[in-house]
Amino acid sequence: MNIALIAHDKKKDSLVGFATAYKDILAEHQLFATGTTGSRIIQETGLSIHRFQSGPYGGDQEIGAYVANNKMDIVIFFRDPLTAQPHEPDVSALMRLCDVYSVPLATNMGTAEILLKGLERGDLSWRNIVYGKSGDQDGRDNS
Ligand SMILES: O=C(CO)COP(=O)(O)O
Repeated sequence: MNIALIAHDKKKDSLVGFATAYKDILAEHQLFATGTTGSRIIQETGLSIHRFQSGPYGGDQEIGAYVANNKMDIVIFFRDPLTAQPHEPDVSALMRLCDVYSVPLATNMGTAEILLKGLERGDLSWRNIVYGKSGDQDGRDNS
């Protein structure tokens, strides 16, 4: 599965903690992140992560493009609901696309834990059936 990890600045410590706690599960999948979030998680967990641009510089939109092409299976986005973001339209657009494409989106730790536990027990395998086994050559990993 392809998993995106994103956190606004005041939520980065939480996401690093989350990634540390669930490192064993995350390590079995292809991980993607916005720039600064990715750096923090790589630095503190050693996980291998493809980093996009930083969020305010287009990272949310890059992840949105993956969602729109059914190349992202889970989005874990610890948003900060108490701080205005200069790129709020990008944030909203990413969440909107998750709804358009029925991509599981966790915006806080509580939901993220449920998602990863579900992932571990195979609840999301349908995504491989629907999107991953068509034999297309887009580099998508089907694990
Ligand atoms: O702003 C973000 C998401 O909207 C996150 O971007 P960074 O991971 O680069 O801080």
